[in-house]
Amino acid sequence: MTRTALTAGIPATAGTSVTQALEARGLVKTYRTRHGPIIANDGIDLSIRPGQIFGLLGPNGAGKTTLVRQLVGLLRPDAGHIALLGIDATAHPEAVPRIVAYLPQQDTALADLTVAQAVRTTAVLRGIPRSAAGGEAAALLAELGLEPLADRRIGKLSGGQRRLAAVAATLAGRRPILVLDEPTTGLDPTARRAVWAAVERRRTEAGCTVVLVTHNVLEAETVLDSVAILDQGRVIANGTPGALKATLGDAVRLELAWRADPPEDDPLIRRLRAAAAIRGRRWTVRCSSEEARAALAQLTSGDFLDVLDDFTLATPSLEDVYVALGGRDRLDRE
Ligand SMILES: Nc1ncnc2c1ncn2[C@@H]1O[C@H](COP(=O)(O)OP(=O)(O)OP(=O)(O)O)[C@@H](O)[C@H]1O
Repeated sequence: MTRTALTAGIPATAGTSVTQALEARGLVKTYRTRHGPIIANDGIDLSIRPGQIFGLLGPNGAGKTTLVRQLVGLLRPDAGHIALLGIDATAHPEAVPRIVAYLPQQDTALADLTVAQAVRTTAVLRGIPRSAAGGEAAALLAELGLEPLADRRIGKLSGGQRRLAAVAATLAGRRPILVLDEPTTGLDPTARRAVWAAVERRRTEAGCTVVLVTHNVLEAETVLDSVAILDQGRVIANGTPGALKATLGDAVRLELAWRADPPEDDPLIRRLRAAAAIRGRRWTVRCSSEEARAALAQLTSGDFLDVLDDFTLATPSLEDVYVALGGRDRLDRE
């Protein structure tokens, strides 16, 4: 990726190659609170290549938003360095808005504008000539299925509609790096698909790099080239979804749904219960494929059919990687 005219005049970091769209080294961020310090980021290193869709995955409070707020220049790291397209963003925070478009988790800034005005105004603020901004806004609204809402005030829209309008505004003005904090939360399936298609198009047609914060592991697996899993302020795994899942060998996930309580004194049930993550009548057991097959053979042989409602056997997901690494079983699989 080449540096654009947007960043001309700002010195690149010494020795930092523009082969990375984004590099973070040793990022530390601590919040001082009345109850003591909270180390939200505890020495984070990341390298994201141009054109990658890179995911940050982790449970509530893992430090994802703190990290991205530093990456987009809204929060100053206590220690560490960030380079965006080879530019030292820690030393030159003023350059960041010209490189990055950021979709925060909550965005109320545009509430008084109509959807079309918000997208058009953002495009103009990002340097698109007024004569072209209307056309760009119209194209974005069409791309995201927002045309019927073009003249509605954002503050009066439903949560999902507002989120989609905020995505449209983020995409206006064509920044080379997009940082999206849970872009599809609250969106219906059609809108979700439109967002992912738009993100993918920015990558393939404009070479954009995308940093995506998400809780949704299923969605993440389908769109991400690479992922970092955060837990308690640290990166506990980093790689392609396939490579991370391959570290689990022949592990599988067995999901059992019980219609009624299974017999407690049965040795198989005792073993499964000890290994399971239990949510009401749903048990999730992570084990070898051989153990899962043996358990299923017994469970479906007759004795348990009165109490077993349903089962699924699945190959590992990113959530399984996360759990295997010691993370809590709290990611979203909806
Ligand atoms: N302004 C703040 N003041 C004090 N503590 C904060 C502040 N913002 C975040 N924290 C704390 O820092 C930690 C990391 O929070 P952060 O919002 O970065 O996590 P997250 O991974 O984005 O979580 P979520 O998935 O819930 O959005 C948490 O323990 C949180 O309570």
